[in-house]
Amino acid sequence: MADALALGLADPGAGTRPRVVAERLSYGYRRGVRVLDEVDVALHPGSVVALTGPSGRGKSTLLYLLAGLLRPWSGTVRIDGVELARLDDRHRSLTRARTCGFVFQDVVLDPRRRVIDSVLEPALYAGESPERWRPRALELLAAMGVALQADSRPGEVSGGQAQRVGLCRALLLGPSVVFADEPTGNLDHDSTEVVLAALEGAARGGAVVVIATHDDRVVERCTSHVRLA
Ligand SMILES: Nc1ncnc2c1ncn2[C@@H]1O[C@H](COP(=O)(O)OP(=O)(O)OP(=O)(O)O)[C@@H](O)[C@H]1O
Repeated sequence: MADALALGLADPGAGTRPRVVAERLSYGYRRGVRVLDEVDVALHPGSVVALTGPSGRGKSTLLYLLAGLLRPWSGTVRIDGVELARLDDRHRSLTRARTCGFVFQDVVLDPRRRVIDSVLEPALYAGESPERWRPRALELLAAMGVALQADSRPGEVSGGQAQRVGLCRALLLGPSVVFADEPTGNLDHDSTEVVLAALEGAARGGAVVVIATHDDRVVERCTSHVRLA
């Protein structure tokens, strides 16, 4: 492993086949300036993986690459054996919608939509009827303590509420991989607990959960650790 140090804590996925495998992954935003250099990662079902490293080191970038939101300069990412970068745009977008949930660091909700419609949006990307998923969306919003905001417009929700709405959106379709970029950054202790419990629940259901974080309390709750040195 050239650029990342993987540490197994009490990983329940150890011994299973990895679901997300990245090999010799390199990427930069500007020609000649590498952010990630030949990173290898293997992530197992049922694991909650902490992704840590100094600010600006490339944690968000690695999450984007693993989720197929960025195309690597070189190297591969496979999720359940499928290399997203090799699919055409339509299939990549469909596969990502059905497989991956992503919680962005700064959740920006579409100002034209009510909160509930933002949560339901992944169903559209996955080619499914949003109406079918409405009960689950409402259940998630309630579990995350933001049920009252379901009919609100984004301008009417706080940063911490938006972060929890973003998590509901990411978990809507029961993804097999959840990428969460500092999902507790704007949250108080109780809301952090709610978010971590939801992510742990997804892992107990068999998902791989990857959390980019600077928070040692979050790292302690994770079952394994990838550190960008
Ligand atoms: N869109 C972009 N265009 C150009 N450079 C970028 C872009 N996004 C990130 N970078 C640069 O890539 C590097 C890695 O950024 P990244 O956001 O992945 O780091 P990070 O580890 O997630 O940081 P933090 O902990 O502060 O969120 C940084 O040097 C950053 O300035």
